[in-house]
Amino acid sequence: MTDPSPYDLAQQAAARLVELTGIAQHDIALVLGSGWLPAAEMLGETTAEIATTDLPGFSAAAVAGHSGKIRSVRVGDRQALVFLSRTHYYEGKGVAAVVHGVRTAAAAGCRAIVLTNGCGGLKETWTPGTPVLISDHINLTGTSPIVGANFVDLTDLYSSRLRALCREVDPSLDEGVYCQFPGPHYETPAEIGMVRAIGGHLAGMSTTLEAIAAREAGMEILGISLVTNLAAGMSGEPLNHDEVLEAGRAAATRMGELLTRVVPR
Ligand SMILES: Nc1nc2[nH]c(I)nc2c(=O)[nH]1
Repeated sequence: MTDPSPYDLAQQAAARLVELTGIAQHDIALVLGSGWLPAAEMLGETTAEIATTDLPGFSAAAVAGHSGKIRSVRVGDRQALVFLSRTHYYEGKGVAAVVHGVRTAAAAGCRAIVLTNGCGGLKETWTPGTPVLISDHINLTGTSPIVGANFVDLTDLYSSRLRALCREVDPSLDEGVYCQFPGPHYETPAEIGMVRAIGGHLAGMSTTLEAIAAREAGMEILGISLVTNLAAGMSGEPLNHDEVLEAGRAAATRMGELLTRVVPR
């Protein structure tokens, strides 16, 4: 008996999700990254909450501060599937595990996904707690969630329509190109210099592989980064993860309001 393909495993997870939540179809998915958890509380009424490990193909959350849970939340007239944790590439569980949540969301009916993350910012004006819309990405992981001769187009990967919607809600939102490093170590100052040289503005350890899988599944994608720290070498201070979580908590209200006003539209 061979293992199910990642796509079959996502179908199995989506079927189990229906059984556990009683919700036949979800409309939009949200993946909450570092610092975004407090925003989840503002989204709307939780219809159901399950542990990721209750679904086929998910393993226990490995990052402190992330609860390994998935919520079904009523946001306006939409049913949102909210992932309160994600699998990071640096956990070494393989790319299929990193994008399993995205594929499960697509199999559950979601036609759009909001990918959020915490990251380092390369602009001095982006103080910790600044949200930045992702306009495009540079995938520095050297890999892809797609296997085989499936040449998926990534033009307008981070939907310009959804970015325009966000700016209607909050005209002050800036945009930037997001670079995913494999991690888990942070970048050296020289690597941040490389990011700048290749046109990147944000440095993180998630999101790009998930976005590729979401496009492969035909979903519309909105990416929002929460700058939790100036990227390595810009502040002269070492990076530490506690700062990161604190900046996220401080920005939670603004993030929650943004998501609450964008998701139903
Ligand atoms: N690669 C990278 N990932 C991050 N995640 C967070 I939160 N901050 C950073 C950062 O400065 N660099």
